[in-house]
Parts: sequence; C-alpha cells; structure tokens
Amino acid sequence: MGPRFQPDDTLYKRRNTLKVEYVPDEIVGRDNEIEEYEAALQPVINGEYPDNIFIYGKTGVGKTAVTNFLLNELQESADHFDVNLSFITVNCDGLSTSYQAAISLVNRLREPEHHIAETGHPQSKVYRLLWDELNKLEGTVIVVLDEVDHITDDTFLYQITRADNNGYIDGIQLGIIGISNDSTFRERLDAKVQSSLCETEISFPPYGTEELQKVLEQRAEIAFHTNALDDGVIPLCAALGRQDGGDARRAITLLRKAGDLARTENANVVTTTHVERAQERLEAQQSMDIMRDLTEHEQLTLYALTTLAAEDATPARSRVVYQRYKQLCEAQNREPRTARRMRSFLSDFEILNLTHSQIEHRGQDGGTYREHELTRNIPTVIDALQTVIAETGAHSSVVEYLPDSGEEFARI
Ligand SMILES: Nc1ncnc2c1ncn2[C@@H]1O[C@H](COP(=O)(O)OP(=O)(O)OP(=O)(O)O)[C@@H](O)[C@H]1O
Repeated sequence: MGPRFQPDDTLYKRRNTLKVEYVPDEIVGRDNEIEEYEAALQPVINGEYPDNIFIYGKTGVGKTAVTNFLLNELQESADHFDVNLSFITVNCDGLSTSYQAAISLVNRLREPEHHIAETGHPQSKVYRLLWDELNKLEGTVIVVLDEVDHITDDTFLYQITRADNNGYIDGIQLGIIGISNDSTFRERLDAKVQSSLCETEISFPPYGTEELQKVLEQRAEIAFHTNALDDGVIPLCAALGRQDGGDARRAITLLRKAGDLARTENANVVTTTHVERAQERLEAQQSMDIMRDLTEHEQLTLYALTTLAAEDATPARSRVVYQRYKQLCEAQNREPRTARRMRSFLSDFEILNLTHSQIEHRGQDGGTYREHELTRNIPTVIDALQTVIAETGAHSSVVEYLPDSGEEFARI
C-alpha cells in the first residue's frame, strides 16, 4: 500500500492564491476608488505635502488590498522619479490605547534589537522617541494605520496628525492613511482630529455581483486549472457573496470551500452543487461563531427559544419565550432581564439571522403580537450553547441533543 496522502492537482493549480493572506498583483472592480485614492497620493510624486487620507467601508471590500497595491505602485513611481519615500504600516488590531499605538509605531521604526518595552514609559518619553525616529527619515513618510478604530482614545491620532504643526517633526513630509470598517468611528473622533485625519475621505461600498464576479474570475484563473469550474460556479459565488454583504473575502473563501469539497469527492469539476453545500457549511460555521459570542442573557434567551422548538412549540410568542427564559434564569440563580430587554434580544437574533419572527393579528380586538422561531437546526444551536447549558442545567426537551444524551448535565 502506498502512502495514505497522495498529491492531488486535478482541480487546483495554486490553491494558496485563494487564502486570505494572498496579495493579488492586480485589483479589479474598484476603478472609482482607485482613481480617488490615486489623486490623493499624487502630491507625493510632485514633492508636495501629502493629504491625510481616511478609508472606510465594510469588511472585505478591498480597503487593504487597494492600499497595498497603490502604495507599491507609488513606491515604484517614486523610485523612478528619484522621490524619497518610505511607508510604514501598523495594524492597530490589538492596540487599544494611544499609548500602545505610539509604542508600536516606535518599534516599527526601530530595528528589533532596539525595540522598547510595551509598558512602563512615561507618555511624554514615548512621543519623544517617536519624533526622534521619524526625524531620522527623509523625504515623504506615509504611516498606514489599518483598523485604526481599535485605538479607543484620540491622543495618538491627535499627536501624529499635528506633529508638523506642533513643530515635533522637521524635514520630513508626513502623511497618515487611516483605514476603518467601523462606520461610527469617524463620528466618534474629536472634531480637531476628524478634520486633520480625514482631509481626504474615500468610501469603499460593498461589492456588487458584477464586481465580485470580476474578482473571482481573476482569482480562479490563477488558482484553478482551465475547465476545473462549471460555468455557473463563479456567478453563483458572486451572487451569494453579494447577498452576504458584498464581501470579497467571503466570496473567495466560498469558492475555495467549494473547490475543497469537490476535491474531497474526487470530482473532476467544481459544480454549483458544491458551491451550495459549501455555502451551507459556511453559514452554519458563521452562526455557530455568532451564537458562541452572545452575552449570557442573550444565550439564555436563545436557549429558551430552543427548548420551545424542541417541544414543537414554535413559532412562540415573546411572552411564552419570556416565561421559559425566566425559568432558566431561576435555575441558574440569575436575575432575569426585563421582558422588554429580552424582546430586544429576540429582535437582534433576527438581524443576525438566527431566528425568524412575524407579526400575528389577534382577530376581533385588532391587537398584534410577535411570534419567533429558530432558523438554525436544534442540534447546531445546542452545540453552540453547550457552556450556558452546562451552567444552567439541561432542560428535559433538549436532553436528547446533548452529548451522551446529557448524562453529564444537571436536569431542569
Ligand atoms: N478588488 C479586488 N481585487 C482582487 N482581490 C480583492 C479585491 N478586493 C478584495 N480582494 C481580496 O479580498 C480579500 C479581502 O480584501 P481586503 O483585505 O482588502 O478587505 P478590507 O476591506 O481591508 O477588509 P477588512 O476591513 O476586513 O480588513 C483579500 O484577500 C483581497 O485580496
């Protein structure tokens, strides 16, 4: 018998190009945004002071990909015209304060052996070190702050966007590019910071079906062999990607998952059925993540609705869900939230696509009420809620869905 794992290149030419880390050489379907962005960067090549730029849009709409692409092009043009340019990228994910952001930038500017510790310095020293490092550079310096909304206070942005005005830097032309997928971030900024960071603002809207199709076609050409995909595969991934918020990352992941399913089944081509099944799995995984991230009382509300579903008592009225929720809270010695609050959880579930609700009319008296049901199957929800079920106890209706028929769980 030969080795268990055999190389398989029937479908894929370069599967890695469908991974999130892959940086495309070319950007498709973002012409307008690229045009605006290019205009904002043009001063660099003219030797003029660059504008600070603020890029915003939902997740997966190409903000980072376009930024990397244009900065590479800008660097090439700068080299060509002998313009002195350097750029530094800081991903602010994990940096929650201005202090951490300033230290992180200092360290990005220093060689690893000269990095400073992440804590223990007076704030004034950190900024002094930052200005020292920046002043060692020459020409135009662009600092890219990706996921800038993770920095929760304005000090760092205030300092860095005003460094020149305040006389802290000298001899360099500093431009800041802030990137964010939080639509409320800009409004939360102090007015002064807002006006200096957002000198040029570029919005990246969600991708439409046609644009997603272009992105997917470009990627499929490098990732798959010719004829590895059935004709309907890319249009379907694009249409589903559009429905899921016009997110290119998700559309590309869907294509990869469909390819993987086809490969596992030793199929010679990827078909639309593979895409549909891959979509189902992605949705299940996504809702699983969402449910696990809910707060304790949200989980208890969902648990309550699930027990009703397991008793075949859904769609259930908010009032009925509340009774069950209270019972579960009591079992856990938790003070229940008000009925109104619990109803707001139920509305949120609908937005998250975990439940569906509809308004029913009471008949003669003309009143209305709302009824709720799960959109996910019971075993999936129970699986996601296992921690809260372990803490609360297993309601008799769901015992059969628990591992080992709930042997390990206290009963309610
Ligand atoms: N126009 C495009 N052409 C080719 N690939 C693209 C394009 N737009 C996005 N992508 C790809 O989709 C994925 C997500 O894009 P990107 O990281 O730029 O999104 P983003 O808007 O920065 O999202 P986030 O806010 O979540 O960081 C990346 O793998 C990127 O290569």
